[in-house]
Amino acid sequence: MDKVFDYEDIQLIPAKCIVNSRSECDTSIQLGKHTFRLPVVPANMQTIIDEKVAYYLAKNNFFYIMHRFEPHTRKDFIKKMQSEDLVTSISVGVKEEEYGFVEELAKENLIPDYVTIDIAHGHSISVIEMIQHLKKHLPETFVIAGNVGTPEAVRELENAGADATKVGIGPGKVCITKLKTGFGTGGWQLAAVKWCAKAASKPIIADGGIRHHGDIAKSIRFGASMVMVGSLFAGHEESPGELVEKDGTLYKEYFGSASEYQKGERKNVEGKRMLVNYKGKLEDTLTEMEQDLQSSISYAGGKTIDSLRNVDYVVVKNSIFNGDMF
Ligand SMILES: NC(=O)C1=CN([C@@H]2O[C@H](COP(=O)(O)OP(=O)(O)OC[C@H]3O[C@@H](n4cnc5c(N)ncnc54)[C@H](OP(=O)(O)O)[C@@H]3O)[C@@H](O)[C@H]2O)C=CC1
Ligand SMILES: Nc1nc2c(ncn2[C@@H]2O[C@H](COP(=O)(O)O)[C@@H](O)[C@H]2O)c(=O)[nH]1
Repeated sequence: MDKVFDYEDIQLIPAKCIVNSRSECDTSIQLGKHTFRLPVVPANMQTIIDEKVAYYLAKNNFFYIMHRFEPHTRKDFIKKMQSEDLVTSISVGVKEEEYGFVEELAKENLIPDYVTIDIAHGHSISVIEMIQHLKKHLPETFVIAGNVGTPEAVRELENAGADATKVGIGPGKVCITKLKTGFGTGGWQLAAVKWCAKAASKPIIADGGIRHHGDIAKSIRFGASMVMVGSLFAGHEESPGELVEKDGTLYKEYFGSASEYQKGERKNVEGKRMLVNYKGKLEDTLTEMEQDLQSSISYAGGKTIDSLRNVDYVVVKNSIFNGDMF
């Protein structure tokens, strides 16, 4: 494999600007049959998204993936969204009961636009079988499968029928997989995205490790169609995590989907809980993200997301902050 690197090791090289205002730059992206305002999706985690946030995102033409941790609410959720003609996007696991759930959706004609198979180790027989089950019973649904970290995994899931794969094993802010198991793409997530994207014939979603808005442009440069973001979306007024006050400062909780807080027990724990500074309204962060990405596109010398895909870059090993963190 090539030398590895991560987000903080890369700087993209500016090309001649062809717009008079950043507002001319179009950040929209097509995934499946729909076009969304940003190539960004909030993580399908219980402290990041709930039905209210999903509704807000869908209504405002952002992509969303509802989490799978309140399984019995999923059918009603699909019905509510469909009654308003909004995009429906849910998650499933791979346990036995999920097979029956998929069959029920088909029988009741509750066809989601997007289904994400949300598993820690996506390069597995269980995920391949679930992709095949989804494609058999819900052939019109766009299936996102993950998470993976190698080209072989991307190819196998695509061959099984996945319409997109999600790349990232262990780069997340509340992840402890790398510490507990010794495995993953933590510390070289961007290189893993590049490696996987070369093998992919369908879209890739880069998942985890996004710490700054500029990392979105970098992910796209290295082959992602979209990024999944957890910690940057935690801490908002609308975020479902509990609000905590400590010494007069407000925080919101953010915990891993494989943490004991999510699981309710200390078994196979691969996630932790942290407090994130309270950030105000989600709308403001989305606006800032959109503006920053418009700016990235202008530096790339284009007007659309695609202009980011071919820009030159340099590797500046861990030095781009010149000692300045913010
Ligand atoms: N992106 C990432 O780096 C990671 C994400 N997560 C998140 O945590 C949540 C829980 O994930 P997960 O534990 O997969 O989901 P589940 O708890 O739903 O487990 C799914 C099934 O896969 C089995 N399983 C889980 N991990 C492995 C493994 N390494 N090898 C073989 N079988 C396995 C489980 O059995 P059993 O439990 O008995 O082994 C269970 O039957 C998900 O939301 C996931 O996205 C978790 C870790 C890493
Ligand atoms: N290893 C673990 N990874 C997890 C867990 N819960 C979620 N995740 C992954 O993290 C990203 C979000 O990353 P961030 O850097 O943007 O905060 C999320 O989409 C999952 O893929 C977990 O418990 N353990």
